[in-house]
Amino acid sequence: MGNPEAGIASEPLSARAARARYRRILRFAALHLASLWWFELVLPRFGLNSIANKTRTKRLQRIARSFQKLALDLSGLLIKLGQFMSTRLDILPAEITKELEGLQDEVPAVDFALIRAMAESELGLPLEQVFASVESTPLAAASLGQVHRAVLSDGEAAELGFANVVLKIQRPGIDGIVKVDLSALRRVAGWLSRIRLVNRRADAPALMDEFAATCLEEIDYLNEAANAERFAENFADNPRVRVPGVVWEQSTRRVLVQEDVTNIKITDLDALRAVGIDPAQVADEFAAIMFDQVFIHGFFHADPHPGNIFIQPLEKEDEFGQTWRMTFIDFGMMGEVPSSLGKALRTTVIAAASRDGAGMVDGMREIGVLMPSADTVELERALTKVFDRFGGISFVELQTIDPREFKAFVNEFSDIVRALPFQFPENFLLVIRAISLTSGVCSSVNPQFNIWNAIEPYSAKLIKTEGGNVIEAFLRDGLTSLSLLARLPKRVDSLITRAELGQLTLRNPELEKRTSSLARAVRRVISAVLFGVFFISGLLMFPTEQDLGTVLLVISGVPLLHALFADVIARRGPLP
Ligand SMILES: Nc1ncnc2c1ncn2[C@@H]1O[C@H](COP(=O)(O)OP(=O)(O)OP(=O)(O)O)[C@@H](O)[C@H]1O
Repeated sequence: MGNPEAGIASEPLSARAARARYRRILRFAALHLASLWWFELVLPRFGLNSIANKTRTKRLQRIARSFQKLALDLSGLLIKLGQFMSTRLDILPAEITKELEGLQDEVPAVDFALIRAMAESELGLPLEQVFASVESTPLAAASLGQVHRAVLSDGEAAELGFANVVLKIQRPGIDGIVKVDLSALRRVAGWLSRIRLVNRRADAPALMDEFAATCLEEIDYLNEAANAERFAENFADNPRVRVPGVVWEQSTRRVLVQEDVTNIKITDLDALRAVGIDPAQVADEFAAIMFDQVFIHGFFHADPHPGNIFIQPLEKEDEFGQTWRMTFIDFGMMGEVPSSLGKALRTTVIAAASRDGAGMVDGMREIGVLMPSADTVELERALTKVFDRFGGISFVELQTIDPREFKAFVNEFSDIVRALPFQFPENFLLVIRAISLTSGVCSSVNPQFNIWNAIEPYSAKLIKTEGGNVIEAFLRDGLTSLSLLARLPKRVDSLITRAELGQLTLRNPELEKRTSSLARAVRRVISAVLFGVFFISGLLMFPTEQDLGTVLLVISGVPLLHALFADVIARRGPLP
């Protein structure tokens, strides 16, 4: 075992290694949050926004790169977190997602001897007695487990109807690692929840709880096997969708044996075209299948990244006239849409379809995205304006509108949306993730794809389900206003992403004006004491821990001066 903190340990983490790992995560978070706070809050206060703006891309890249290094070093849940963020394809700047993308394929493999030992202790038999053969070279080394190809014994293969399987075996010691990572990440979420700019927008501990619940479910492979079967049942009537069969007999909490369904990756356009499959059709079908899960089944694949979807060409047309199937794998992260949320989502889609601004606001309230206190008059007015101006035209026509008019409108609309108090209700994070990933994958498969066109048939389906007087409006006007709906999840998703990055810099000047001078004085005294302590700690630390000492001196210096001399600064005006 090399690095005692590393996540590829062959045995449970020692208490010392667990502590070191925990501290390393916290140290990383503290340093980068401090730097974000410095650049995004302190410098703008001194009128130095230009420094923050000029350096933003480079800084975020640097954070992403050092996060990637830490995640690869420690493995475990940090990889999951990185993957979680890297898949915000259409939200985060490309520089950052690119940095984090490496996490999809760079996870170091565990020696097969250790993997074999884990599998044999779970199965209670030598691998040779269970399988006809097992490949020692991994097919994939994922964050929590490692995948090896194997062949079933003849008897089992005959019974199940397939012989080639993949074994997903958990990395040794992963339980302990997940525990430590979760407690460190919970602590970081606790810090975030104390930052007003973040907690006004997102409940970081609740988001963390959701992430934790998902991760804990993911390390129980029996849960994943059950998810695969439930997913398959939901699509029993849809011959387009295929799910790998589970070999229950050989599966345990830590070993999952599934049919090997390796095929063309959904984003491998050359391979698709080579076998005569039209990528545009694949994108449309994929979106439709994902919407079915979210809006109709209420049970959806929450990690539909390109590595988890294969396209299987059929040798000849099947009885339904199809020439290919879509196979999903990796059912570890699934989302559930409780019936109340499902109804609210449908209401919103239908309201958008019938160009009903007030209905749309109601739907958003029902979803819980808008806090009950939100003053939505402006939003309602803006939505009505959107529907009036852009509602009756197709997406193609929309693109012919004068870009200046469109831009002005989008800006105005963004300001209204930004001023509203949003929150992220339970279960909603995964819905946003799934929709955002779906739109990202579809755009990679077909650059002309727009989620609006794909969602149209859904509104029709949903209207049939929900009924009501919207049908008339729907028939009269056609479905042309859904681009707005398509944009809203992105907006919310971008807020989450920015909250995750500690990047939210929204300010409320009205609120600040109302702060009394007494409160300001108290705040300054507290700041002076706090930053004074940081500054002195930095001075004391400097001779031994130069890096940390410098960081402390730098981040506490200016706020300390500000706390002590704010009046002088105010009299002289902002710094140039
Ligand atoms: N049934 C299968 N058939 C073929 N290949 C598979 C199958 N299951 C898994 N794989 C391969 O193993 C890789 C990792 O498997 P999987 O995605 O289930 O693991 P994971 O730990 O949940 O990964 P991720 O970190 O991507 O969420 C897949 O990307 C795929 O290449």
